[in-house]
Amino acid sequence: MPLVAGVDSSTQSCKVVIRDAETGALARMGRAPHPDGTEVDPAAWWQALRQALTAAGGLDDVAALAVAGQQHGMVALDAEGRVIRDALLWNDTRSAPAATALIAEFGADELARRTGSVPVASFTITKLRWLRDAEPANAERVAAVALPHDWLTWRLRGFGPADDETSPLGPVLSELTTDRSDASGTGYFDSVTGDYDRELLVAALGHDCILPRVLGPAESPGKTPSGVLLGAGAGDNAGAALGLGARAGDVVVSIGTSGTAFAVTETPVNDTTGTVAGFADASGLSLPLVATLNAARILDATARLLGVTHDELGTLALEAEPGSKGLVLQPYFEGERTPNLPDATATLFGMTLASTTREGLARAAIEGLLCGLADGVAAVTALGVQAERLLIIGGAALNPAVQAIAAQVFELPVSIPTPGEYVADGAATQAAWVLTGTRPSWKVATVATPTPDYRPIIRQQYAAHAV
Ligand SMILES: Nc1ncnc2c1ncn2[C@@H]1O[C@H](COP(=O)(O)OP(=O)(O)O)[C@@H](O)[C@H]1O
Ligand SMILES: O=C(CO)[C@@H](O)[C@H](O)COP(=O)(O)O
Repeated sequence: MPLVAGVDSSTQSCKVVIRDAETGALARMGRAPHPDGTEVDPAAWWQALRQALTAAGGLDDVAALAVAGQQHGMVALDAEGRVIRDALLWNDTRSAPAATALIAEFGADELARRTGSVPVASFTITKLRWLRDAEPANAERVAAVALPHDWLTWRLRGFGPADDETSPLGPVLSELTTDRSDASGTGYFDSVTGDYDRELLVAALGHDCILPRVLGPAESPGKTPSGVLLGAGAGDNAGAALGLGARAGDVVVSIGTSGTAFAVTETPVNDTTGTVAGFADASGLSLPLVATLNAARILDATARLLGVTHDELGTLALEAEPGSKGLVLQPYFEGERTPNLPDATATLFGMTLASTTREGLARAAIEGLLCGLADGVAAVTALGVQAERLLIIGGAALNPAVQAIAAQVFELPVSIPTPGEYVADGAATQAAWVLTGTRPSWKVATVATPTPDYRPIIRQQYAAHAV
């Protein structure tokens, strides 16, 4: 059977999976790192994608490919198809005042009604407003705005600046494409009507510009110059939902650079408080989602501080008792998005001689991480979303202590799917879908279902320090 490739161009790295289009069997994988920082030259993503494809054995025997990627990043292009400035990523909070200004101008209810979400600093629209105000000369040059997966798909088709040898087809901006899921994170797209809201775009950027054409789930933007058929691609969380085959009753928690809690629903949500974003999924449905800025890196920072590996951090954490003897980490290392506290910093509460131990700190880090996500799950289910089990994915889900403590923090039964790259798998699913005309239903195995062990003390202590 033909092979298909899926790409996850995420915050920290680019991952490629190559699978059999019919069975979904994994043939090969590749990966390459992305630079650190909350603003990145998209050229680094293009280079990492090409490196990861090479590491995965290349595309010579691959029939179709799709790219999923980190949401919201602002890729501003000039009329010659050049990137105007480094892309501002979803976790760059400098546009928080722009979010406040847009909400003051239009009203939170009106923005939620028109776009499904009330924007925070992560959303592309706020980054465009920041550009207009902070770098007016750059804003004036903007001829098109794309998201990371849109831009990479365009580059794969052979488009790009005229003087770049990897873009033989040149700077044809009207050939930019996106999909509903990623467009729904811009803040100027209505996923119910499928239309861009140009009034909001102009209010943010100061003028109209080319936006990528929005493709349906099984629509192709075209081929690579060597003839590989391309899928529409997706935002990474929608990609993960597709890769997992998430169905009614599933709530997915992803613990990567970002923390997210989301579900696939038939009906769109409309949360005027701004806690739950009313995103679209990659199959034609909706994807209500809560995101935190702080997730796996909470554990990276704590492990670094304690001078241990991730596994050792987990072992230490399981040696402390639930609730860490009152030690609570409010883990807002990078500010926070949910709750919306872009300038917050992390704080450790409840330090006593008894609680201030290496074991307690390791556990408090995992408990703080999971409590933020439990609040996210609660916000999604409070909107009436059906929740029967939690699927936990992402880099930190690999940690046995995260799995065990999740069963103490979440009230829902927890399932850990086989460790894998579910965002890239979702993109590979899109590639198979566009190739065969039928959405594949590849099997996803579960490796762990930790015994439910709910300990209310953990969330009670965390809630007591809520800002
Ligand atoms: N065993 C582990 N325990 C805890 N964290 C881990 C473990 N393995 C990887 N990670 C963390 O997971 C993160 C990467 O997760 P990933 O889902 O690939 O992120 P992203 O897709 O956002 O780039 C890194 O911060 C990494 O340190
Ligand atoms: O901002 C969001 C969702 O709204 C993040 O989920 C980004 O999409 C980044 O994803 P990762 O790189 O952490 O997977």
